[in-house]
Amino acid sequence: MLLRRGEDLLLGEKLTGFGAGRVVAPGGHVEPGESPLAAAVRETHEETGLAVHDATLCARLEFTFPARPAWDLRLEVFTSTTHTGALTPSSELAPWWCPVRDLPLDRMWDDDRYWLARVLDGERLQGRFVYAPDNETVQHADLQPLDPA
Ligand SMILES: Nc1[nH]c(=O)nc2c1ncn2[C@H]1C[C@H](O)[C@@H](COP(=O)(O)OP(=O)(O)OP(=O)(O)O)O1
Repeated sequence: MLLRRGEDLLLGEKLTGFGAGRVVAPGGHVEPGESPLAAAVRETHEETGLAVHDATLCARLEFTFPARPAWDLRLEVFTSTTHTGALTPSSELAPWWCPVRDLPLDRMWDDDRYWLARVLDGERLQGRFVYAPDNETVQHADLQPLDPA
């Protein structure tokens, strides 16, 4: 979930699980029977205490890790400028409002260098990223406008 507040974006240091230590936007797995949007709203609330309103789809991304296929992941990314509640750290995420002009890309997934600024500028994108054998660096990126479907 890319939650905006003026010139800031809600980010957090992931404290547990997949990608622990990296800076990410709040999010997580879709539960059985749940929509990706409902999952993004639920995970944001669980991880940050904030209730997000009026979120819309802004990207559909696929990540593959040929050297570590168990990490392969599909991500639906939503964005919103509206929330209620108070920012509250959780055991999963240490969140803060980060100025969009100062994103900590060195601490984020490498694919974020390709798509995040463009989506924050209002583009809607779909993309595939193949990670190198180090599982840290994007080896191949393919980004296109999001299909209307
Ligand atoms: N390549 C990537 N680029 C990116 O920008 N965010 C990514 C990413 N891979 C994962 N994330 C984000 C999505 C989500 O907000 C967070 C955690 O993803 P996961 O659902 O895989 O983590 P967890 O296994 O901890 O999930 P839950 O157990 O469901 O909370 O990291």
